[in-house]
Amino acid sequence: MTKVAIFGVGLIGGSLALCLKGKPGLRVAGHSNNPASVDKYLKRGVVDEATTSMEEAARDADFIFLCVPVGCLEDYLQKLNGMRLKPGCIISDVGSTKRTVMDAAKSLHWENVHFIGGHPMAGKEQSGVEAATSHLFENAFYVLTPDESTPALEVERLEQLLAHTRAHIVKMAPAQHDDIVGAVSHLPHVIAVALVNQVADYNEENDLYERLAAGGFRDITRIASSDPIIWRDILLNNRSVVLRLLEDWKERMDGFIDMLNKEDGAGIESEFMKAGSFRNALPERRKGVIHSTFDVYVDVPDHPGVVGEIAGQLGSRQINLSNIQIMESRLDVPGVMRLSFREEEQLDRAVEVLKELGYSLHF
Ligand SMILES: NC(=O)c1ccc[n+]([C@@H]2O[C@H](COP(=O)([O-])OP(=O)(O)OC[C@H]3O[C@@H](n4cnc5c(N)ncnc54)[C@H](O)[C@@H]3O)[C@@H](O)[C@H]2O)c1
Ligand SMILES: O=C(O)C(=O)C[C@]1(C(=O)O)C=C[C@@H](O)C=C1
Repeated sequence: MTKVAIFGVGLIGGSLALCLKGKPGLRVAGHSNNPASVDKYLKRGVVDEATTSMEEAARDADFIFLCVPVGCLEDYLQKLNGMRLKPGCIISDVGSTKRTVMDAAKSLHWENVHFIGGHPMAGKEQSGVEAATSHLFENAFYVLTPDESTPALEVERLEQLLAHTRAHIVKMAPAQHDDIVGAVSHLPHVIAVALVNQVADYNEENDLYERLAAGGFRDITRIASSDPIIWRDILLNNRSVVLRLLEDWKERMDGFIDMLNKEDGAGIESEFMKAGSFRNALPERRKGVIHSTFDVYVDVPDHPGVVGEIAGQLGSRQINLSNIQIMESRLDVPGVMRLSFREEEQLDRAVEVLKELGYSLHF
């Protein structure tokens, strides 16, 4: 039996555990410092065994995944470094920044144990094991940042195990990871939080702000509800990159201020045109960029029966919907409904049916 130990069975650790548990030849052990969490992991059936003892979780493990906040990783590495681990053990992490953890791992001497940094580019704004799902990583990119000194065979062993997540593995240097993910994930979280707090402050004077906030506000701010501790650690660990990106952001905002002061309509148009053509051409757009579902947007007359009608039409043809979301729900205007499917083939069949029924679709 291959033993996989997961330290921190929250959203990401729990999702990883669900991908691996029950697979032939695999046994999954969970660790938490908190006895109540250990009980919860067992009660929810996310792991085969769970303990509050780091030694017990790590003992005989072939793979160890650190799924705790980024700020805890160095401490966990130091503790594991002081333990007798199984020869050949691979330690990995799922942290959203890679440079600091790779540096910490490199600064320690490991005896026949390999550290390979990892980061699945999938997640959500919810946290905790309650939010974990077995399909979170499906179709997402999963970054590995192996050190040059790590034998290729060990990286392959990790890749083979991660194949259970159905994610696409991509390898890169830690600094490159932090630069890119800083721009596509860390900066957007800062912007979302600043924007929500700006509106929250205005709303204290006049609650019409919250009442009028609609699709635009919701779409750009979902991630502002993300976990404060997780994000504190991410931003502090990618501080220099995020600072550089924020300086650039300030200049871009100054550009908008300038265009508005000069009433430069052509300049504004050209910013929207550039953004639209980049975003519309994103290759994975149909999968929601990094989401594990395959989505289609349907224009629907906004009447109560339409959800049932569409679900019924798809259900009668054995097309499995994984989620339905009404994007606009104002009276007297057409609404937009997002239908999500776990498999592309199901989406393709749904598209065919909905087109036949005369619905207008967008991807
Ligand atoms: N949330 C995302 O979308 C996302 C996506 C990819 C990677 N990550 C990374 O995954 C890791 C886990 O994030 P998550 O979203 O699963 O968070 P989470 O809050 O759902 O889970 C964190 C886990 O770590 C434990 N934990 C929290 N603080 C701890 C501490 N001080 N000491 C020991 N254990 C502690 C919690 O009990 C929990 O089991 C983070 O490093 C994060 O950067 C998050
Ligand atoms: O979808 C979300 O809610 C996420 O925040 C996921 C997201 C991202 O920014 O894309 C967040 C942090 C990760 O490290 C990877 C993915």
